[in-house]
Amino acid sequence: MCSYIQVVWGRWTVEKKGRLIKSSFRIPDAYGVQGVSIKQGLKVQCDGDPMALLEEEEEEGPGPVQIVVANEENHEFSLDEEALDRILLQEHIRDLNVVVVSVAGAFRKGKSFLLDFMLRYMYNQKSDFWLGGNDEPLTGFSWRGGCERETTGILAWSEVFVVEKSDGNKVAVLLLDTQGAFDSQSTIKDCATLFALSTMTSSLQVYNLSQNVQEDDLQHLQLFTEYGRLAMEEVYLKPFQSLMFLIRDWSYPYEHEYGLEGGKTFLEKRLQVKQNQHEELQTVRKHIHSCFSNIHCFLLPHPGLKVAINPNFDGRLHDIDEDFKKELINLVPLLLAPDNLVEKEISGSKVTCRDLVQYFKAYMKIYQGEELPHPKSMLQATAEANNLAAIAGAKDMYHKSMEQVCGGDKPYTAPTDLERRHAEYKRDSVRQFRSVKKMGGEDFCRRYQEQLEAELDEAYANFLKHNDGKNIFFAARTPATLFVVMFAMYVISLVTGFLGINTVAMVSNSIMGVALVFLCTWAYTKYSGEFREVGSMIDQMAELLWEQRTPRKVLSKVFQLARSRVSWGFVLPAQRKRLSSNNNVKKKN
Ligand SMILES: Nc1nc2c(ncn2[C@@H]2O[C@H](COP(=O)(O)OP(=O)(O)OP(=O)(O)O)[C@@H](O)[C@H]2O)c(=O)[nH]1
Ligand SMILES: [Mg+2]
Repeated sequence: MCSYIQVVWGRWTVEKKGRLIKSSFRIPDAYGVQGVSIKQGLKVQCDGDPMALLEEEEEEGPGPVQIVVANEENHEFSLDEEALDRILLQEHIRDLNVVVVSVAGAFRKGKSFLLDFMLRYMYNQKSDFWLGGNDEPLTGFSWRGGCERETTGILAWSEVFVVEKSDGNKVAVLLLDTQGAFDSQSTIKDCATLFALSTMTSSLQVYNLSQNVQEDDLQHLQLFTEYGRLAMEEVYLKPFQSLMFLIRDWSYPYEHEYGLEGGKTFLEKRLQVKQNQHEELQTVRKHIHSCFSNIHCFLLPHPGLKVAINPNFDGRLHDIDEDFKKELINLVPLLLAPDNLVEKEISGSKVTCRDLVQYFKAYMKIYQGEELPHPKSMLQATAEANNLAAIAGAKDMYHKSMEQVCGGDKPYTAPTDLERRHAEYKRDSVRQFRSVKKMGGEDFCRRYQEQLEAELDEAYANFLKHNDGKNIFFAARTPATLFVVMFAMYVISLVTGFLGINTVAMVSNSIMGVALVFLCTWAYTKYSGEFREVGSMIDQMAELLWEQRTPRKVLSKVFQLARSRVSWGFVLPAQRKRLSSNNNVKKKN
């Protein structure tokens, strides 16, 4: 069998019977050709099946590693901590300051494709021909044609590159590929979470856009970065570092030339805050400026039709337009040349690979928790806002009407009357809610109507309590109960004392004493407004007794007694005399 491994542009390729079957960045140990310097065109013949040998060594070679895993069913993300540790805690890099370059944006716009050129640069930085050979397929982060999404979650390149800057400092460079936003399977929250996570952890975020910067691109950037800012505990000045707007398929070089310069003039115009601009447009722009320390823009030409529509295109340079390649040669070093690398900083201090692991874990925990609000689609957020505003208006109307009936300065109202008014005003309030024009449709509206009805019932319960408080008999419930208890205990202690059951008499006396203390304490709390908890505790106890009906029964008996002339006379003999003399007068008459 005639098999070869060959070095092409710094990468080993495996050919079998003249056909390329595998391309890898590191020569597998199994070939036993370690130590051979990577030299263009070097070809080593090997015996046996090279594919089998490669598979044996597959684990060893660098490649994309899923660090944030997306769960499609429940729309949750999890961090593969083991994978992250394996990448960032390698001995030779873990204490180096880290540079994190991430590419994010809408799905199917060539993000992974671009990252693969970045990988070529990182592996062949010293060569002027880092872009690669004309016939070499593009490998690295998985990319492909077609309309369905490819990348999910967040992937990191397993090899962290050590780069020495011109001042002699060494930094570790990590490349991140992110799931494209706005695919048909992700919610806005999913997109916001991934974008925010990659922006928070990267020192350079490449915002990959197609053809132009539209207002909705800016609005989404605002939403996603705000979601990121929310999750960061302390934010000093600007929460994020560098942002590069990368406009793919730029078609207006006659207005703004390709590259960084054209991008600068274009972006200045797009992000300009003008006096006469609508507040909404100003807010978006101000927000973006306030989030990033550096903002740049690069205009990249279209790579040609073969790249865009040929299903067999595998990334070979000879299929890509010259203009695109020319600008790519300018773009990638701009992002990754040693002296252009921006070290990751959080809260003003530089972050090492080891620190980054901790930040990743902490941020992920926040997004997995429930404390952050859920970002919504524009329609959903607007519909919610509409409905909530309508609820607020309707509730306000209800409150004002009820205040007229039983507000703070109004006297006690009969509960039946209050209930009737509540029903009437609730009906009016719901009618008003329904009459306001709202987005979201009938089902959405009904949910909010139910919420309104529940809130009105709750408000009614409060009005009712407030109204009850104005009833002096209601207010006198606690002292009345305590009086009854004291009275009952007094009688029991008298009777049992008389009968010689001294223990019971003593217990009754003690209870009477406690009731008296409670009564005095209650009176003090009501008068002074201090120790309100103690006062309400006594109220609750009295309420409990009252609910047992014993004091009520005793009180009603006392009132009955008071009303009955015979009993009244029996209790107060002096009066009986007067009453009987009156009777005598009547009889005489
Ligand atoms: N029009 C155009 N197509 C490009 C460009 N760069 C790459 N492509 C093509 O876009 C398609 C998608 O490329 P990917 O790199 O997989 O895109 P992606 O943004 O990573 O896609 P997801 O992972 O699904 O989010 C491929 O067919 C590429 O050939 C570009 O600058 N312009
Ligand atoms: Mg991709």
